[in-house]
Amino acid sequence: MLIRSVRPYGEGDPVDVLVTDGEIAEIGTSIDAPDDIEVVDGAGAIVLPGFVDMHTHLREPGREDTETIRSGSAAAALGGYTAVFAMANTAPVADNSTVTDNVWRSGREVGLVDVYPVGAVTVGLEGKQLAEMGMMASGAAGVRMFSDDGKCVSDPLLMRRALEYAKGLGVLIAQHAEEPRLTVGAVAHEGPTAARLGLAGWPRAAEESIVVRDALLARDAGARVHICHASTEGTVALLRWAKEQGIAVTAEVTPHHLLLDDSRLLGSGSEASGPGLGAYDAINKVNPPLREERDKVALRQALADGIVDCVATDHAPHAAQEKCCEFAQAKPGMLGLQTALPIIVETMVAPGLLDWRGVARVMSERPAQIVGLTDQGRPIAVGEPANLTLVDPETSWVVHGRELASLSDNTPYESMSMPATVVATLLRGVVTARDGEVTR
Ligand SMILES: NC(=O)N[C@@H](CC(=O)O)C(=O)O
Ligand SMILES: [Zn+2]
Ligand SMILES: [Zn+2]
Repeated sequence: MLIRSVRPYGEGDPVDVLVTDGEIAEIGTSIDAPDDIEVVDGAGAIVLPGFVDMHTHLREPGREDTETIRSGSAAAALGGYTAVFAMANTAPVADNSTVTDNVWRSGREVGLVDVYPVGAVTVGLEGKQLAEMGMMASGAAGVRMFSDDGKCVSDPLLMRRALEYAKGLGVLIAQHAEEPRLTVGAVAHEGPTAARLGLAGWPRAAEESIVVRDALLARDAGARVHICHASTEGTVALLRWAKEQGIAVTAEVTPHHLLLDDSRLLGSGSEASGPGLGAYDAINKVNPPLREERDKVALRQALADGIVDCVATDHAPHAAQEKCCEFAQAKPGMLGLQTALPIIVETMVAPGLLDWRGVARVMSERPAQIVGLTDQGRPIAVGEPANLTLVDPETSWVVHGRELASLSDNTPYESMSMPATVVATLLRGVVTARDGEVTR
């Protein structure tokens, strides 16, 4: 394939990029198109390394009514992703190599994105006994990241052991930081909004106490730890402190925690709410909860500064009946794969907090480094694997849940206009998505 007049990282004059045998073969001006090669007009477009999502829920096995490896892979390719990490909170739980190897194989068969299964840290996500991490790491999937996401590994001794084992195996532990004793019955961020609505509050300290605890455990074990979906100003301060101490802690932030806050729970009366939203709409329910303005501001700055390393979607599909019900009963989570890039453009690029090179860093390079993928997040240069995303920064589009590739519709951005469009995604030189359609 020959991509004409595209700007790598949105920098400099447009160039042609020739892709052959899965690699970038040539970058230059007016490259002669070899016979029979597909030519894509990239005029006005930016080319970035394909995005890597460290945090996706694909719901297969167990809840194929809400998402499958196929439908989730399609959403990923359309969102510009070339690799996703599928969380372990499936049914059965991905706590053994039979499940993780099956997820990996299914992902390969679909072939739209590299699907890397995340293994559970504890058997059945029960937080009682360590799972066979070594077995999963040495299986066909070569599991490199472990998490009980959805639940916190709250027992400090068990977490310490997990970090020690992970260090020996050379794998990463990702923590859903939520001290469960502080979130009993909690459904919304603890603050004025939850108080006004009479919703049980999820305090910032529930997250922050685990972040600092795990940083200290990682320090003592000489291990790495990754913090999932960082959501508070205090977490940012603790991450900064831990990094200053030389502790090997990394963190991700979700697009929804950068864009939304708990004023959404008040419904259409509030400025931040989308059109037609009522109060107590569980479309806004997520773990950790949408916080406050000052948390959003701190998270954006932290992502710009590198204190928060990367963006991860926490794409969490749920069936309509699990979201369209009483707030307290509804499942937490929202779709994210197809709206991630536009939200980063809106919250980070538009205000000048990140340039396109920075977008490549937080959506591709850093996540690939953190999980140790050697073929993703690579420079756009001759000889590199052609895992690429073509972005049109000028065209906007309107989100409609029913038009997204996910089998579920639970997007909080219904009817919102999004800046920037993914024009095409290439996985090892093969086009996986183009002009809003997947190719296989
Ligand atoms: N984020 C969520 O609100 N939900 C996730 C679990 C999780 O990421 O903690 C899910 O699996 O639905
Ligand atoms: Zn989580
Ligand atoms: Zn999650």
